Amino acid sequence: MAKTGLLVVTNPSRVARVMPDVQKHFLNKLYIQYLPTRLSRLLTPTSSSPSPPSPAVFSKTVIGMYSQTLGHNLDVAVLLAYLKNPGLTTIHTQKPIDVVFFDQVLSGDEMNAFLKKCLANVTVGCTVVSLDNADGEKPPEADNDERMYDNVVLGGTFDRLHAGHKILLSEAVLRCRRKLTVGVTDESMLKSKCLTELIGACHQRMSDVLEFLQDIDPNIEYDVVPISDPFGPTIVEPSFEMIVVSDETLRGGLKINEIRTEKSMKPLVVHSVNLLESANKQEQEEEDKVSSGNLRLRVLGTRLSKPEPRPNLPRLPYLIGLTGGIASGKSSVGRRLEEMGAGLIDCDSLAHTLYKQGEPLHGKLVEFFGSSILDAEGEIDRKVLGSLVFGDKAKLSALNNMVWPALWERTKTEISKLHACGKNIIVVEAAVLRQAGWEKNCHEVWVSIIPPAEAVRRLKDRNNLDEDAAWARVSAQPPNVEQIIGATTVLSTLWTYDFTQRQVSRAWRHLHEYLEKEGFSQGNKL
Ligand SMILES: CC(=O)SCCNC(=O)CCNC(=O)[C@H](O)C(C)(C)COP(=O)(O)OP(=O)(O)OC[C@H]1O[C@@H](n2cnc3c(N)ncnc32)[C@H](O)[C@@H]1OP(=O)(O)O
Repeated sequence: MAKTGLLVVTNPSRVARVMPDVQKHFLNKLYIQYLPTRLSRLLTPTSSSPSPPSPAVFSKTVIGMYSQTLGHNLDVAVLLAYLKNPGLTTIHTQKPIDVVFFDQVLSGDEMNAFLKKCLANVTVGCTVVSLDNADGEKPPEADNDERMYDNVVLGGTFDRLHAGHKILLSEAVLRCRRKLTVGVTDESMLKSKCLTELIGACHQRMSDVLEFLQDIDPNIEYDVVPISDPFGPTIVEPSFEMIVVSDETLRGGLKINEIRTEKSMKPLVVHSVNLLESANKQEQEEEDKVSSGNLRLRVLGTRLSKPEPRPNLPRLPYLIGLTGGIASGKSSVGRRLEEMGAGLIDCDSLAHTLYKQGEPLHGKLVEFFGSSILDAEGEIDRKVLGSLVFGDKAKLSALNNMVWPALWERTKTEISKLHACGKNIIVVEAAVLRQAGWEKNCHEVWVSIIPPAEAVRRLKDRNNLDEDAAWARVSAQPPNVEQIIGATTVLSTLWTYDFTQRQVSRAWRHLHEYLEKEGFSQGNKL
């Protein structure tokens, strides 16, 4: 069951030290509340509080705490409301807290008093844990820039909200007094991003951003809006005062100011935040910084969703429909799966056998397309047939209607043969599996994707097509975003051969775990 924890920290440099103990509690969300020596004050609030420092001084502390949680696979939110309003006596969280950790040795009475008096949202039976604080290290230096602004703005894609995003958003919240506007890039701005098809829907990313902001400080006004150009509302809204950018988007911030100046609007104060370095690169293909691109890479070869039940199919052989756009590398994925023990049916090659002289389809195709599709030996010349159908929807559809039913019958025969030879997992590799409606004939679908520009490059090399012809072939196919709908596993052959092999091995391992868990093997070797 999902569990939420709260770590109450008095020395922010010790977060990394206590994380292994926190991890033992199998949390999936961790709030962190930094209390600069004020635990006793929260318990016995006094009317006079010393004049609080500007929240901006906590900037480095907050960044430091996020970096210390990297690599722990936890959804972390460092709470800022109390740092911004030291007069508050209660800590509010959106999710109820199941376990509270203190980075100091406290008595049971002290911890329970804190739980009762200071936390607004705890579960029944919430536990308290006092962690050994060992010796303290020096807290990070305070930030010099203490200014705050009524209206702050920032923008980004915010896919799979990670520590880098959270730092950027926290930096904005720490400096914002009244209203924070966040522009979230809509689908039209994502085309050039790595594995763009795996980026979450804009409305989902907007809601994740808002949920995080309301978690860390529910006391300011948030306006989270979709943007379809790099500037969003920054070049039209006069009330904005500060923009928060990362090292990478600094140039964009400066460009915004150029435009504002041209329009006689007050330029924004540009606050730039350093990118966070990745603490645990899992693949050499990953970037050195913490990035959502890295997180998307890690998704390749994992199980994205549970397959839909297929009561129409016997449990074994377990059929995987392997599909993907033209030149997306399905065949190399299929071959690797075969090496690892799967049965493999290459439907494209199987289709070609149905075109041979003597097969019923041979005559049907000649009757429909004419004898110009025949070569000197009377065999169907696929290149000629391809040139007739690709680019002519009606003809392609006629070909498909003639080929697919016969091809599925032949595929079923091949499935039976492979099963009889002991293959309990069989991969049905078919370029247009979905268009043929064959996903219903398979227990699950895996998709291989590459960016369209890479498909064009490969087609020019592999099929000797010119640029226009290659684009025509690629554009005629459904886009990757459509291909991956409902797929349990997505793979990409965009990188090295080795990386593809690692993805396929991972997918094969996860598939076996799933099949064992769901009882598919029933004593049979998978
Ligand atoms: C349901 C299935 O997916 S079965 C497998 C796909 N085959 C079919 O649908 C049968 C109809 N197609 C054919 O017979 C052949 O593609 C022909 C005769 C039109 C052309 O033959 P060839 O020039 O040898 O091309 P080839 O078969 O290698 O196909 C080239 C690309 O066209 C695409 N393609 C193949 N069939 C189709 C189709 N019916 N509709 C749209 N695109 C198709 C594939 O993406 C393939 O690229 P890939 O191998 O990288 O995936």
